[in-house]
Amino acid sequence: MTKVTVCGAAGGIGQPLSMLLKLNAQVSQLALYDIVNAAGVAADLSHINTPAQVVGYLPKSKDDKDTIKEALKGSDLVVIPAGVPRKPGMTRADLFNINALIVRDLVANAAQACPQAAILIISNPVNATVAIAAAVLKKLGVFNPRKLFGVTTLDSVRAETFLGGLIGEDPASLKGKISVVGGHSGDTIVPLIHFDKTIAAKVKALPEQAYKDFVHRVQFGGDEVVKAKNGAGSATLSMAYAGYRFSEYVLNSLANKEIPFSIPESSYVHLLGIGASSLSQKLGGPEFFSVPVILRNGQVQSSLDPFSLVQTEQEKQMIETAVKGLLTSISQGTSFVEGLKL
Ligand SMILES: NC(=O)c1ccc[n+]([C@@H]2O[C@H](COP(=O)([O-])OP(=O)(O)OC[C@H]3O[C@@H](n4cnc5c(N)ncnc54)[C@H](O)[C@@H]3O)[C@@H](O)[C@H]2O)c1
Ligand SMILES: O=C(O)C[C@H](O)C(=O)O
Repeated sequence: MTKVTVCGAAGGIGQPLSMLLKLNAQVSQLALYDIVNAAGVAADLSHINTPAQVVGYLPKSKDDKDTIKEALKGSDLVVIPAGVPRKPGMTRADLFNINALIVRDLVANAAQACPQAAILIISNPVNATVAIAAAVLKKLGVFNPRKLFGVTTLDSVRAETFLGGLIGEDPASLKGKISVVGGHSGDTIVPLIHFDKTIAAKVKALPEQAYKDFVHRVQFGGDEVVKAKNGAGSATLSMAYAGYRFSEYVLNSLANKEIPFSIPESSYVHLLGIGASSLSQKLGGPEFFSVPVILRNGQVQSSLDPFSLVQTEQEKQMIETAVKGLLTSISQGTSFVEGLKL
């Protein structure tokens, strides 16, 4: 019996992500929470002929705190794509003021209703909202760092797609062969691809500019979608796929399924709390960093040191640059919660 709750389930990401979760036969209860249209999405998905019982949860008033708790009660996995997306001209950091409060409230409710759940944060700016979630859970005395994940999978999905196109490989075959570490915004996103000898040889054969353009495209792929949607939001369908891919990884680990890849999925996690404090020190102190994580029973069992995947001076320098940006976002997230009454 596995219960999954999606917070923000009626949104651009929430709807297709909820559908993918409904298709997973391991899910027995799917709770869909949103401040709009949750009942409609739930009724629609409930007609799909898979085992999950789907229930929609819509707050009865602005101050209703019971409905969200009901949606979260007993959940094993909570996925949070609630919040506002970017419009052209905005950075992810510009979303902080609105999304910080949304994430704070949802995570505070999860802390009370399902303190044992794995929590996946999709809402941007991920580099800061995960720090908010951690600070809230700490304040409420239920922080298990091994169960808090910033979802950075879309960066891996993009890296696989863009590199596959460039070197003439099926992008799906690159899953687990390249890694994206750091954070989820511009130059905090660091694709590491040279550790696989076959890929490294193919990349070496490309003009240098092609590799530079690839890195830039992975780091700023989100902007491409924001621009193309022209005011109608940011990536939703590719994000739903990516969010599901990471959710499935957590669900598989809950069912003790083997990881079929040599390099597992990366996630933005609390380094000190997952037993990687020496990595944090080596990086120059960031509390959070996206690294490949090995999951067991819905939580981080261990992680890979990204330096073990670094093969070029350029990749090393990208990591250093990422750390600078992350330190600022992490402290913004943490100080937002300090002094707040929860
Ligand atoms: N991590 C990533 O890689 C990644 C990728 C794409 C988008 N995002 C982020 O995901 C978020 C959602 O994007 P979207 O395109 O789905 O936006 P959207 O506006 O289409 O959907 C957001 C949904 O959240 C709901 N919501 C707002 N406040 C809520 C609350 N307090 N409780 C529950 N639900 C609430 C809204 O009603 C809406 O249905 C944005 O912050 C976006 O930047 C992250
Ligand atoms: O770009 C955005 O704002 C959404 C998301 O973070 C993305 O990478 O597509």
